Amino acid sequence: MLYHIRMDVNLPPDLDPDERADLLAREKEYSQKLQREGKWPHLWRIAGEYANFSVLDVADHDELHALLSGLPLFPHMDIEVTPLAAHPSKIEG
Ligand SMILES: O=C(O)C[C@H]1C=CC(=O)O1
Repeated sequence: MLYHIRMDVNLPPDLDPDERADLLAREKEYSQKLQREGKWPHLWRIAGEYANFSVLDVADHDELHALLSGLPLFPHMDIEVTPLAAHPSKIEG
């Protein structure tokens, strides 16, 4: 199943710089592993914002929830999920 996700990142301004660097490194590693596994086929920065649009490809709502709640940045994000269904006018390819 495909899901369109918007993630807005809100890191505390007073976060310790070493903790921030560690958090971002772990987030990058986590997201790149999921990209390599084909579960995160699209990851786009929203221009001008600390936010992204993503498409995730997972089995069901439960896998989606597990994947999102495992994000190292999860406690610092607002996440909006839109489930995607097939469009009848879409051509093949
Ligand atoms: O920077 C972000 O948009 C948040 C997050 C999503 C993937 C990743 O590596 O960081």
